[in-house]
Amino acid sequence: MEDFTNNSIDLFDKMKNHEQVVFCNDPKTGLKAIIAIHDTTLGPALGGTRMRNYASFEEALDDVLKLSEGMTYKCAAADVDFGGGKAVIIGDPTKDKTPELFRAYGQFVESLNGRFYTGTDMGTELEDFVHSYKETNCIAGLPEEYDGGGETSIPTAYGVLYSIKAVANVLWGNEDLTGRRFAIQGLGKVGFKVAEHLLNEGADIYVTDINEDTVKKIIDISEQLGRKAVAVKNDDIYSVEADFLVPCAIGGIINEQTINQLQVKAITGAANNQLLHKESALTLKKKGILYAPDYIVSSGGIIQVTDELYTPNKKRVLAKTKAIYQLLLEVFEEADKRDITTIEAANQICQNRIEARRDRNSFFSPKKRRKWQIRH
Ligand SMILES: NC(=O)C1=CN([C@@H]2O[C@H](COP(=O)(O)OP(=O)(O)OC[C@H]3O[C@@H](n4cnc5c(N)ncnc54)[C@H](O)[C@@H]3O)[C@@H](O)[C@H]2O)C=CC1
Ligand SMILES: O=C(O)CCC(=O)C(=O)O
Repeated sequence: MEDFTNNSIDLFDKMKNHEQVVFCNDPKTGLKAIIAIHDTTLGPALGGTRMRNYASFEEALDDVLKLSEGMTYKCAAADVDFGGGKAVIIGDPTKDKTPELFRAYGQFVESLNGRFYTGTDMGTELEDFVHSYKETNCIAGLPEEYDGGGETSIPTAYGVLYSIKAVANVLWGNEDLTGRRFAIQGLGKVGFKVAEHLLNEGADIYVTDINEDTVKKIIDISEQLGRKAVAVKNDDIYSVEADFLVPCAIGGIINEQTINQLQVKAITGAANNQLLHKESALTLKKKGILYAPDYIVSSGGIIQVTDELYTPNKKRVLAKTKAIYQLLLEVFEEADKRDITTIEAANQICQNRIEARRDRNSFFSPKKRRKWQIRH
């Protein structure tokens, strides 16, 4: 594993918008993790833990800072009483995972004493957190056999589908996806399910993933369904002529370079932090590409993991996830009315929600009822 100790960066400057950043080091298990807590106005910080073979310590830090900030907005958008947090484990998810590593990680999460709840993200699976759960109750997103809500990618993928329908409604005045064309980047836990939903809706899909097996699997499914699925080479996905680009892999993929290649009407996908720079939102607007803010589109997962802390209920999760549709329509309307980007409109709506709660948080009551359901 790379030596991450020779970096000289101004940590306090980097984390100037964050409440807390925790560096976790356990040489015995090889755990190197960073937990970032962005804002706890709405409640304890919550966000998945990503495991990735980062090229440098700074890349990992930048990722966790940006992702945790996004979670503050995602929680506000989903109207859940949690704040923004996220964590990254530096390592190769295909080689470096051990039960001990996830137990050690659980001990660090526990040391935050309820300020941070976590679960899966890219590179981690529900089962990894079963090990962490032995050390901390602050796990949101356990398998069903542990009384958790189960796979989060299921509601996340539904959220993406509802979002696509909201965008379709704006573009064409109806939600019919028959014959519409979708370029999907990433066929992992979320992307694969989105691809299946779209095939079932009668859409044509163009797909790419660095893992060729998963591409082959969706092509096989499309053949069984008698639908069209075309495999595309990795970076060619940006120039596919389609109605939608559906990013379901990594962040930062929407930038000045890729925007030039895009031949789609809308971008609607689950990947966190799709825009490399916020200015890209304006470039998209000028190009007439409707961007559905990623943190709203992908909020089905947190809707489920936060709901699970109140005892899991799949019907309730689905009902809450459907609300994504209406929120997106509100965002698009606001952006249109004020001639601003959709991300500016979404941020404003979320910021208003956070400020409203900050006001209510100061209300004093001697026997305050617990606001957050904590597993005991
Ligand atoms: N799992 C969930 O419930 C949620 C996931 N997200 C976000 O959605 C995205 C996908 O998440 P998951 O499906 O859970 O992750 P995953 O790790 O299961 O899948 C990611 C897929 O993307 C592929 N991939 C990676 N780099 C790629 C590239 N450059 N080009 C093409 N494919 C590439 C991987 O091979 C993998 O199949 C991530 O950005 C994640 O943060 C957001 C909210 C909830
Ligand atoms: O799985 C979780 O704990 C929360 C989901 C999450 O991190 C996300 O929505 O990006």
